[in-house]
Amino acid sequence: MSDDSRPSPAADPQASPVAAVIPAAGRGVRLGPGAPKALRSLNGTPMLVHAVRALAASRAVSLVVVVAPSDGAGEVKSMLDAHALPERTDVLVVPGGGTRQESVRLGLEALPPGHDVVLVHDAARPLVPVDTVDAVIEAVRGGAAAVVPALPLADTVKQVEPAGAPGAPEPVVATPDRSRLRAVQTPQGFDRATLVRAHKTVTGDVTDDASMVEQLGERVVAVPGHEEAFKVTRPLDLVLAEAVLARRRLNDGF
Ligand SMILES: Nc1ccn([C@@H]2O[C@H](COP(=O)(O)OP(=O)(O)OP(=O)(O)O)[C@@H](O)[C@H]2O)c(=O)n1
Ligand SMILES: C[C@](O)(CO)[C@H](O)COP(=O)(O)O
Repeated sequence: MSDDSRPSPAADPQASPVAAVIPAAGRGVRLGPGAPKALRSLNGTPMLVHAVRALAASRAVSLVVVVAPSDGAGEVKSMLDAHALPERTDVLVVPGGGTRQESVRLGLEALPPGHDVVLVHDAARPLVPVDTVDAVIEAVRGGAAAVVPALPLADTVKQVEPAGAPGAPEPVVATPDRSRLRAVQTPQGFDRATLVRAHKTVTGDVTDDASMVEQLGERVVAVPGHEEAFKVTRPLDLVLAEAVLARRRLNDGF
């Protein structure tokens, strides 16, 4: 449960309430065999519950639309109903699509009127701190059409060309200036009309929603992300996520 006593800079009663779309319909192929990724347990609680709680911890977020696997929306709704969530946050569950992009579009289509700021947040990033969520919201409310949380890189990045044969070394063709690169996370925040327009007009494969807004020619800005907002993608990430939860329990004294 979030700490509702915590004042949230994003909880401006005069500002438009914020809705969040949480794409949670992926299968988690890179995670290996098992339940769909969003339903995998982190210290006994499904990853998706952690993600919903992380966004609902922001006092500005009044609605969360969870985009579930198309054959499991009922199971996801029952699972969420069985877990404590902040009472001030409404949660809807809708079936997702074959790609992340399609799932987000389906989540957007389920939004009722009245939320001018929309967050899109991966269920696979269950531990994002509320300060990061609020920073994204504040930047959208400050006038940005699209906002991404992002971190500087800790590794050198190389651009490669496809290898000559499977398993062969890949020729390195460039080393971009790392200081100008960022690892982009979620929640990404948007002016709702801009995001809806992007999903209505932009085609082609993209890996995040901000890329679609860029293709509209709109400005996207980056705010500081957080290392705990990492994406659970491979098996080791589950270990890291549970370690982060354990550290939080120690820091919170229980
Ligand atoms: N058809 C899809 C594919 C992905 N997602 C969601 O998009 C987020 C980021 O995607 P990713 O980490 O790639 O999740 P998966 O697609 O499940 O992972 P994989 O590619 O390993 O199968 C996840 O919360 C995932 O549930 C979704 O809602 N619908
Ligand atoms: C949206 C995202 O989390 C931003 O970094 C990322 O692009 C999702 O990638 P995935 O391959 O769909 O997990």
